Amino acid sequence: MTELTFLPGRTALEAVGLGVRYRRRWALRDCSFRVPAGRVCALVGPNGAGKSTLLSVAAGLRRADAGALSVFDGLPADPDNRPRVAYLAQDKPLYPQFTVADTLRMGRELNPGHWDQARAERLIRQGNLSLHARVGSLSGGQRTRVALALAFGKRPELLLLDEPMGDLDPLVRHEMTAALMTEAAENATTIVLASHVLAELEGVCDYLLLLSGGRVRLAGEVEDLLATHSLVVGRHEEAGEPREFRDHTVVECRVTGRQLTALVRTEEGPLAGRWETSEPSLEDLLLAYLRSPQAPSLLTPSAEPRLGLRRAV
Ligand SMILES: Nc1ncnc2c1ncn2[C@@H]1O[C@H](COP(=O)(O)OP(=O)(O)OP(=O)(O)O)[C@@H](O)[C@H]1O
Repeated sequence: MTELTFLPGRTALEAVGLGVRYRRRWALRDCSFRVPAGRVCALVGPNGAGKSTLLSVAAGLRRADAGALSVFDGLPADPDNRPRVAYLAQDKPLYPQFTVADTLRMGRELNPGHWDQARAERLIRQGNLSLHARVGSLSGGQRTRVALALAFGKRPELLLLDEPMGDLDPLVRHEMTAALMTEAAENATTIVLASHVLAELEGVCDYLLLLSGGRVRLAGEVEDLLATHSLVVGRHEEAGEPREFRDHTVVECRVTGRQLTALVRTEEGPLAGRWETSEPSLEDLLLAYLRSPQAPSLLTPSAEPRLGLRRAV
């Protein structure tokens, strides 16, 4: 645990007007948000939303074409930041001819002074993998375990994971999720976890970044984002949107027969009338925003970028 980890208000990632384009097409456009240090942040969004692009900029592998993204208040490619950040890309590049032990040795040599062999080996042992096995002979899920062991062994302050669990069986996924949670709790590591598996995120992530079409739609503490929305159910008895909804921001409103289901923001106070309301699940919240591209974006106060970033641009 580093001395700085629990300083209040420390920032792991901060974007101001971030834009990234491939040729003429913008993959990220005008993205502004902040992820405080020590959070486990879910990075979600449909295919092509810009999640991998954002992670590659944060890992210092791509440059911003507009605005900026800072990592611990510095530039992502800053040599000071390199040892603090571990990035696990979707394709998890590993050398197939290396054994698991060779791979960990490479991790140790690339990370002098801050490599935790015991931590990396523990993850390997938990999967009953032999240190002498060749990486090329392992299954996709086993290779994922080796890649995660490399990332954990680095003892990063920021762990960037691009859909790391896609090829793991449910038991191993559960175990890896627990390992991630332990990592975050014991070492106050900030984790940004891109995933399409919403069930994998609920109860694991305490922070959320929802992207769609290269823009930020939601950012902030999961708990606060859920608490500022209501799932509304009731009988639909009048044409058009119910009049009680007029003073609220309606993210989504769907009518099936006589049944109305809506997701409504509650900053303006409780909803009047005969409606049954409850707090949405994370899945309800995400799906409603994804189905409603016109719904305004929402950032909780802790996700608003601070002025400090402008110095790093
Ligand atoms: N190397 C590239 N060359 C050209 N366009 C690219 C490249 N990489 C990504 N893009 C485009 O940038 C946009 C964002 O892609 P990105 O891979 O960041 O999305 P994603 O949210 O990670 O998607 P997925 O969930 O499918 O992995 C997409 O429109 C994609 O086609």
